Amino acid sequence: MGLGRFTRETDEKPKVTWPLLKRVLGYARPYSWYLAGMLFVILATTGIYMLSPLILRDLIDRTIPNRDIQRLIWLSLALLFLPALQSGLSVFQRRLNARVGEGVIYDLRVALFSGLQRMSLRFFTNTKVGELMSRLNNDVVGAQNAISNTFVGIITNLIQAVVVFIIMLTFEWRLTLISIIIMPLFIVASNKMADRLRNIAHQQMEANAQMNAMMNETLNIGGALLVKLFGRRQTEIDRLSRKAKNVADLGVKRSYTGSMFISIIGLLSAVGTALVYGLGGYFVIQGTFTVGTIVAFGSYMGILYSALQNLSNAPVEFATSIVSFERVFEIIDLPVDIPEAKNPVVLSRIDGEIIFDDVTFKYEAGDEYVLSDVRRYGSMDAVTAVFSETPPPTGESVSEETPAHHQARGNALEHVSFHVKPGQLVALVGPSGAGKTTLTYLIPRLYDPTEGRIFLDGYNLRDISLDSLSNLIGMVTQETYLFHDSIRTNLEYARMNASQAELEAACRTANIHDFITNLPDGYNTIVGERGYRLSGGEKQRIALARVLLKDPRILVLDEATSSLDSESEALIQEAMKTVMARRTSIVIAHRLSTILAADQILVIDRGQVVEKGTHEELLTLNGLYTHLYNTQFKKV
Ligand SMILES: Nc1ncnc2c1ncn2[C@@H]1O[C@H](COP(=O)(O)OP(=O)(O)OP(=O)(O)O)[C@@H](O)[C@H]1O
Repeated sequence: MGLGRFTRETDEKPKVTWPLLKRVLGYARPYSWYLAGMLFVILATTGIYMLSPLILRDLIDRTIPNRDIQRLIWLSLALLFLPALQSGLSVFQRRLNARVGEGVIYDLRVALFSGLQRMSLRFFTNTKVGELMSRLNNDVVGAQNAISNTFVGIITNLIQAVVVFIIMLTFEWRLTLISIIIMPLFIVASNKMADRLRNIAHQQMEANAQMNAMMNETLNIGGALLVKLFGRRQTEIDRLSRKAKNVADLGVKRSYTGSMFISIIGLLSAVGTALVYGLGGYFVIQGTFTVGTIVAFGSYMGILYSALQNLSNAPVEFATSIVSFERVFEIIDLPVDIPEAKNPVVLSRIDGEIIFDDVTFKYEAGDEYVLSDVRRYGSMDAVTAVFSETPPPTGESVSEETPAHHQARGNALEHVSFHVKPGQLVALVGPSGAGKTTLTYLIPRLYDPTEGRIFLDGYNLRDISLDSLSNLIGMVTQETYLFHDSIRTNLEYARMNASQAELEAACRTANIHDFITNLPDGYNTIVGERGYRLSGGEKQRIALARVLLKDPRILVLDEATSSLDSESEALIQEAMKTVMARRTSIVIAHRLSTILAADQILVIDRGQVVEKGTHEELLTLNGLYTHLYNTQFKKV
């Protein structure tokens, strides 16, 4: 993607508004005692800082001309002692600072992660993990910088500038006025640079996030496998090189712009210094004031300029850090598209009756749920729809509409109505892309219907508390996801306090216990990311054991399509039968045995329930079901 488009979008000035600032400061509030401690140390160090030039003046104007040895010893000791004290205090200040900084990182990270936990599946399918990682890592650190460095820096320098300015005025007001003649130039220069640096910083963050996202995509096990299978090593290296080059170029641009800024400020300071020493020297020659005064004045001026320099840089740094805060807030503020009801119904026991009442659903939702960056990059990573490869059957009940029409219409489900009695087994069949998975996703509220309602035991799903809903419904998806951890931990994910006996019982029922006990570490065997060290059939059985431990009243199951050897197949069939017993089960069926056992078969085509009934009833219709049965199920 060209940088041009990117720059245009970030050209608008990020506004450091008062509400935003208040919100940022809110994150500093829990650390106000630490900040107060820091303020105290800053005042103390500033005081000490101001003493040294006075000692210099005394040495030059009084002690040395008067040959006062005793005073000389005392003043020299003071010149040693004061910086030592100052160093001690600054170590203390750093410690306080680190506490605040790390504390803010912690708070932001937890807030961000908690915010992400509330997000729906829609959000995660639309977002790149790398993007989120970047916000959890880089932006969080960038944001704390605003508080623990920039904010503290501004206060330190402000105090120093004010104190030193007052001292200088009391010393010699004319010279003081000359020394601040360059102030307006300082302000103009820093304003100009602030804008530039802020834009570069924003671009840098985006570029980093893009690079992270890309790395994440190709380095996770699925991506790595794809790269290897398609021999795309070089393509990926080139892709990364381009992104890394962008990051590097922006880094150079930032440091170049930053140093240019420092040089300009340095030059302006030199103008001030030259003026003050020139005029000050003249006054000394005229006998208006002493050499000691001008030396001390020079030191104070050094302090003033460095404080002003830091202050002029501070808005740049602050605005840069604010960008990080904004990126963090952007996620924290995302609206939740699967909201909890105001007074949610908590259900602990249910019969398991499910009613779909004229449900229509489409995946695309309002833009606000998707990160702005996702929208920005969306075009290049748009979801590619997968459509049925099954030739359209010639049955009456099948519409003439092509998959392309279906896509254009955008509804993944249309006017779906059905009724599942408690304990029934419902089989969903239909061509690929018909909407079976989508339908099952609506039951545990991974998505909400766009129109129509779904009832569980007479309660609208939207009124049931999300926690109780997830306790009542167990879902086994086609692809079993296992954490990179032991089998035990993966199983316990379903029930944290499960005893060994319970784990074993579930695994026995799922026909996987014997296999696990034969592993080198038994239940403590670590499974790789996504459980790659286990075979497909083994993973499925572990997934079944996991759902058994959860013991949900309603089971949603996507039968694996991958063909397994007959022994493995038999083991899974048996396990599934036990898992489904005494529960309401909705199964995306790929096996004849399942559809034969079903109390009700729903035939889905292009988002609609086109046929409904038992196997025998449907066969008499001679429609899509008959076609599917003849072409797919009969053979299995
Ligand atoms: N996250 C998504 N965003 C947009 N469209 C989607 C999304 N997921 C699925 N779709 C589309 O919705 C339609 C239904 O998909 P679904 O996965 O429900 O089909 P399916 O019947 O389960 O297919 P299969 O048997 O191949 O798994 C398809 O056209 C698909 O491309």
